[in-house]
Amino acid sequence: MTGQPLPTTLGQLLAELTFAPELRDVDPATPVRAVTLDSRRATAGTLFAALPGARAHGATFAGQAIAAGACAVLTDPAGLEHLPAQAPALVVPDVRAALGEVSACLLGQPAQALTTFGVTGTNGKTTTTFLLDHVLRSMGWRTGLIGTVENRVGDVALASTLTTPESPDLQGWLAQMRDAGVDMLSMEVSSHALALHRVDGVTFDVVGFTNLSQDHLDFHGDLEGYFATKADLFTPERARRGVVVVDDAWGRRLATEADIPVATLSTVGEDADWVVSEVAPSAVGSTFLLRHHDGRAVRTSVSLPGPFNVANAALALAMVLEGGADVRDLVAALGDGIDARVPGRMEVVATAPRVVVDFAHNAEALELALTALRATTPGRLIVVFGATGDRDAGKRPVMGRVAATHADVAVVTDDDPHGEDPAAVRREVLAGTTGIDDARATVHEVAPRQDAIARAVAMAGPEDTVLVAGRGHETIQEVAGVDLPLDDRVVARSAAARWHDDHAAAVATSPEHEEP
Ligand SMILES: CC(=O)N[C@H]1[C@@H](OP(=O)(O)OP(=O)(O)OC[C@H]2O[C@@H](n3ccc(=O)[nH]c3=O)[C@H](O)[C@@H]2O)O[C@H](CO)[C@@H](O)[C@@H]1O[C@H](C)C(=O)N[C@@H](C)C(=O)N[C@H](CCC(=O)O)C(=O)O
Ligand SMILES: Nc1ncnc2c1ncn2[C@@H]1O[C@H](COP(=O)(O)OP(=O)(O)OP(=O)(O)O)[C@@H](O)[C@H]1O
Repeated sequence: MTGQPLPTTLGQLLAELTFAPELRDVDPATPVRAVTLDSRRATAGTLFAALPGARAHGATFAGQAIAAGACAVLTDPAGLEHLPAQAPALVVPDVRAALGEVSACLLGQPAQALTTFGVTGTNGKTTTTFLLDHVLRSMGWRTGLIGTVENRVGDVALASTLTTPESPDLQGWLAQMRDAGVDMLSMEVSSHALALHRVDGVTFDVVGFTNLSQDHLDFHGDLEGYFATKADLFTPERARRGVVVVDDAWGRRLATEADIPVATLSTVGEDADWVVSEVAPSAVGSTFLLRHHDGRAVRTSVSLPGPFNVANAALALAMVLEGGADVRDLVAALGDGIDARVPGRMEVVATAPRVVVDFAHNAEALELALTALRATTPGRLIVVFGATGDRDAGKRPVMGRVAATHADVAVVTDDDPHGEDPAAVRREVLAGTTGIDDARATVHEVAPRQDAIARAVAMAGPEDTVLVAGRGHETIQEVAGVDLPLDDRVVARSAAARWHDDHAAAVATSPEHEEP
């Protein structure tokens, strides 16, 4: 809490805001308890934030909110035109730009009670926040987590719907964390969130940047716009200090353009404040050394395969250290290393044969995941994957080509077909696997996905690796508009258990095998 009582009337709320909305029919004594941007969630005393959406202006639902007890509507001039007569209104030029402050104010600025870590970048946000959370817990802190997979207060987790929640929900989570005695928050900050003001009302203690590559250009226009949105996190309104991975050109540019103090981090030999060296892959992950030019050093390991997970882990460690942790305390807390599990992110669900479930759902990520696993696979590399229906059809043959050139066996199956014919999507993926000079994979087409995973695991030898790519932690597959339960990790685990049962049975019945 800030020590100040929470505003309980519209008048008190207005007095605390740094901006002054234009008021229509507002009685300052009206009680206010909460804010929402969804009329379906309005109850007595809710301020309804009505903003323009892709489909409708929220103000068209104001009547519904008022009928449910909303005390007033926060809207823009366009919204005013849709409001019922005499509906009390607070009018601002841009509702989203006002919403974060209003939400934080109504809940007593909960972010100020927490040490906050925010991670942005095209890839690695979920993984890095989970690793941050793991490290902070190891150090004895009570933690909170917000991101794509789940939102968590202490040990209580709920599946999330957005990577970064809308500001009324975000501030609600932060207030729950404050009230539950959470010390440290690790949070993903998506580019959508920055563009849509979802994190207004939070000034992060430390922010981290993983990398930037082509994504979400439908929303941001071009890469330059996408970069500018991400860079907005590295400004004094949003963060106190940052750590930037400078392995790509966008990171190097961000490090020079950021308006806050930043420490740079390199895992590929770039000149940087924090440098990763002595990386040694193992069957489950990697060991590495993270060293600052001032002499601080951490030699540790991360239990997730792939060089990119060394980068994610090093970023998490550097953020904790830049946040003020003592390097000796950190080293003592890590013990044998960072033994973290991130749902559906290079998650090793079985060994001998090793079965890995990963979220890689585009060609670039698939190639990275296969390359990472190849380095630690003594036998064959088998991949099970598909492409999403109703989305970016251009990536389908490219994914097929990547699988054909980087795996020994490619099992083409369905991802989320959505409304599209699954067989037609598979055909486009398969088209990419043919006519390539450097193809190495034998290609199979197997559907549905459960069968493909089972086939791939059954054909593996103990030295092989099976990568089940594309769906990560997801538990619902949409086929022809119907939501079907499907968790790759559950299917892969039971296929691996069957493999071990079958092999144990084969050994037991072989003529050479004699009971002791
Ligand atoms: C494209 C986009 O960002 N859409 C967001 C937008 O929805 P919209 O424009 O479609 O809304 P709309 O249906 O036109 O409705 C307009 C307004 O009326 C309200 N409404 C609507 C119906 C009703 O009965 N009552 C009511 O009050 C809605 O809450 C909304 O405020 O406004 C909604 C809240 O007002 C957001 O929840 C919604 O995010 C949707 C769910 C979404 O999927 N966003 C994705 C793109 C997103 O944000 N993704 C990033 C991660 C990206 C990544 O890195 O992969 C994320 O952080 O999750
Ligand atoms: N630092 C990284 N660089 C490149 N690829 C990565 C990195 N970290 C993870 N990946 C790959 O990207 C996939 C998504 O990783 P993760 O979920 O951590 O990223 P994200 O930024 O949160 O993406 P999303 O919002 O799609 O979940 C992983 O399954 C892995 O294949």
